[in-house]
Amino acid sequence: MTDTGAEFVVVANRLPVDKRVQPDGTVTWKRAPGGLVTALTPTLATREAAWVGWSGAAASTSLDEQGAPLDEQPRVDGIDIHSVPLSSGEIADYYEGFANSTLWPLYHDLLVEPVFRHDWWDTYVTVNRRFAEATAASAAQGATVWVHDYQLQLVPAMLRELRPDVRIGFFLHIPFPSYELFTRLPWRRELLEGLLGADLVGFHLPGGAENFLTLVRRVLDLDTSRDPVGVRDGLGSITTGTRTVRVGSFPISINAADVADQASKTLDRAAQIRAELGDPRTILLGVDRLDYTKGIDVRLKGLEGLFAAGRLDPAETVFVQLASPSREQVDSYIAVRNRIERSVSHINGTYGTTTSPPVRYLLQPVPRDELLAYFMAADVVLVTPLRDGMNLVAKEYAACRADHGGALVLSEFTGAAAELGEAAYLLNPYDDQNVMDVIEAAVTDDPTAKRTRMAALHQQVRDFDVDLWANSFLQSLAGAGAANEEIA
Ligand SMILES: Nc1ncnc2c1ncn2[C@@H]1O[C@H](COP(=O)(O)OP(=O)(O)O)[C@@H](O)[C@H]1O
Ligand SMILES: O=P(O)(O)OC[C@H]1O[C@H](O[C@H]2O[C@H](CO)[C@@H](O)[C@H](O)[C@H]2O)[C@H](O)[C@@H](O)[C@@H]1O
Repeated sequence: MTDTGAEFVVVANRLPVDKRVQPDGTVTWKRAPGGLVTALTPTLATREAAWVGWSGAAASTSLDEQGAPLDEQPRVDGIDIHSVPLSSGEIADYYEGFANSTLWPLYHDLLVEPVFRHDWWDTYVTVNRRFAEATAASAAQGATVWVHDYQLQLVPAMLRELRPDVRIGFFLHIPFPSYELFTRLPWRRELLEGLLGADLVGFHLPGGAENFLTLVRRVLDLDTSRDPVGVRDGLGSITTGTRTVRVGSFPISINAADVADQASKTLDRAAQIRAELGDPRTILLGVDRLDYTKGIDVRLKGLEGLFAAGRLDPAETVFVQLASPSREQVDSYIAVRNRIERSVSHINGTYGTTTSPPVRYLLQPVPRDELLAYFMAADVVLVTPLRDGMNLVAKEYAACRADHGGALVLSEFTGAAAELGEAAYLLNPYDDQNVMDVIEAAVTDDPTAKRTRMAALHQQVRDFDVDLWANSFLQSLAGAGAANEEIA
């Protein structure tokens, strides 16, 4: 780290690097490929940058040969990494507990019952303070700090208290709920006040921004703008003391040109995948973290209905579900995994043969090149969440298909539907008839109509890529920060 600190600091629950501890205690850090780090790479490359986050593992008590704690502040690819240590108890109460058993289900429309526990909240406060302190220590005078997501909603106010000189942006990657849902939280005031420490609070969609403005007005009794919030434009505002907090919509995206380029190099592997799957007439594909929000069971039920009704032939159809394990200690995740695995087994037992099961299910993260080859092999990709902040899988598939092949089935309840809804095969995951009709249409529609749709999807993700997301947020933050500094 530099003596003076970094000019640009990203604060996120996850670090963009993987820590490996060898049997002899040696520690190595390697860049982890992830959406956020890819999104921010150009910005990180142009400034003295730091990233504050958690390694994903319980804090190590390992010591080096001199008995000192192992280095948790490496510099990786030009970024100063500040690893915030969490004990196993904190992981249980802050990450699995408050973040993923309270906030996650509440913000995703109560798909499972949120659990409200005061001891989890206390740990959430403690961990947010630790992140804020690590950030305060790593930022240069007047730095720009970008805090990410629901795990860290208290950090903006805590950081402003410690470092009034820095510009603070906050971006929420998941949906932001309505007044009726949010106000169930016993800590609703504290969470809103935490976010108001930022100069700019960003959401994927205008609806999330407008929910936030309504909540601040009604719960905290502050003055807010009332005009509709636009996309990357037409910010809302909140007056709090002497500062104005700006509120906006910034739909995240991907590096579409890069994805298209990488995908174009996987065509041989895509053909091989098709052959390995028995050269079926139709390959359907799902790619998700194994999460109950993603509607994996919705698409399995739709597929089973189509087989049962004779509308799709299981002998000519293969559905590949690539699932990546997630939050495996949390009960609702254990339950959805069991439901999905029962359903896969039921469909294969009923509609398959010993040599050609219609569903192929993998519960492992797949290497990037392999994933892109699957996208190139797929005739239809099924993105059927019951609720999703954005869904980058939909955008990755559209970016891959520069050849305008394939078709995207997309749930109305994803953030991505706001941009891709016109050209995708849009469905309501709560309507089982509609799920079957839309999957069938995506399989059987006229090829020319499908190509027209995919051409529009591909162009959309090329035109609105991740640089636009990062640049538009950071420009709005610079404006919001400068306006507040003038008043101060
Ligand atoms: N089984 C898998 N193997 C490898 N990568 C995966 C797998 N499942 C999902 N991913 C990747 O993880 C990311 C998921 O992002 P997104 O769809 O926005 O949902 P979320 O962030 O909620 O998991 C995408 O980049 C996707 O390609
Ligand atoms: O860190 P994990 O608990 O393993 O979870 C992975 C990430 O999941 C969530 O992703 C969200 O962000 C995506 C990009 O903006 C968006 O497309 C998707 O709809 C969201 O679900 C979570 O918000 C991240 O904090 C997690 O790291």
